[in-house]
Amino acid sequence: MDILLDVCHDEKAEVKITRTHIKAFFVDLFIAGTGTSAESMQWAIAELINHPSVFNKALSQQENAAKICKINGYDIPEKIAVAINLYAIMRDPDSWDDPNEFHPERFLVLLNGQKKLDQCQVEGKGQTFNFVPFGAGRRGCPGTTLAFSMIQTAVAALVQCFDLKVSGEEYGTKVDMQPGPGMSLSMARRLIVRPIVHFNPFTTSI
Ligand code: HEM
Repeated sequence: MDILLDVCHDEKAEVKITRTHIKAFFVDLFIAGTGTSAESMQWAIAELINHPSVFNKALSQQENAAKICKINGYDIPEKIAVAINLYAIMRDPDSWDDPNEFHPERFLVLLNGQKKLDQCQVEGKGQTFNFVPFGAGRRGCPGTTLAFSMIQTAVAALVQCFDLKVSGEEYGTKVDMQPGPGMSLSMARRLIVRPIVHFNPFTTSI
């Protein structure tokens, strides 16, 4: 937020991001995210009240899901948390060519779930379960779409605006790619970069 406001104070800036823009953005989020969900829930509950057999079916499905089950030959007891090794799935050479190499083309999928290039190794509709960074199913990550929009926009903006060099002699010229401990795959060493501006959208008229 400070960065955005600082930009506004720069006399050279031609694109002004004001408090009104920021307030409008948050109002958008609240209106888009709250009224819509509340109204959808009201309609769904109204239909369930009017259709008791559907209500009871939904209830019995929830109760069945909380019982002992068998997955892939393994008995899963009631109330047991099951953790899937997503890292191993997404580095499995049976699913991926050169799983440890950086080939971003392998993720190019069109919005309709079609592969974009021959090199693409993701099926797109999430049915083959070889690409599962957000988990899957009922308890899959609800932030998937937001995360994709946020991360793709931020990374694209960084590439558009900066040459990024590794800072600090101890790293040499390559970034140390060792993963650190923990559930969410942090980097073992903090990423410290020296950004060199090659495009400043705030000095360009749009
Ligand atoms: C790169 C970004 C992200 C990754 C890789 C990620 C990954 C995951 C994974 C693997 C799970 C467990 C899914 C499962 O058990 O099958 C999860 C759950 C969850 N994530 Fe994310 N996530 C990301 C971003 C977000 C964001 C932006 C939000 C919210 C705005 C979010 C909210 C949640 C919540 C609430 C759960 C728990 C869902 C449940 O237990 O029912 N995540 N996430």
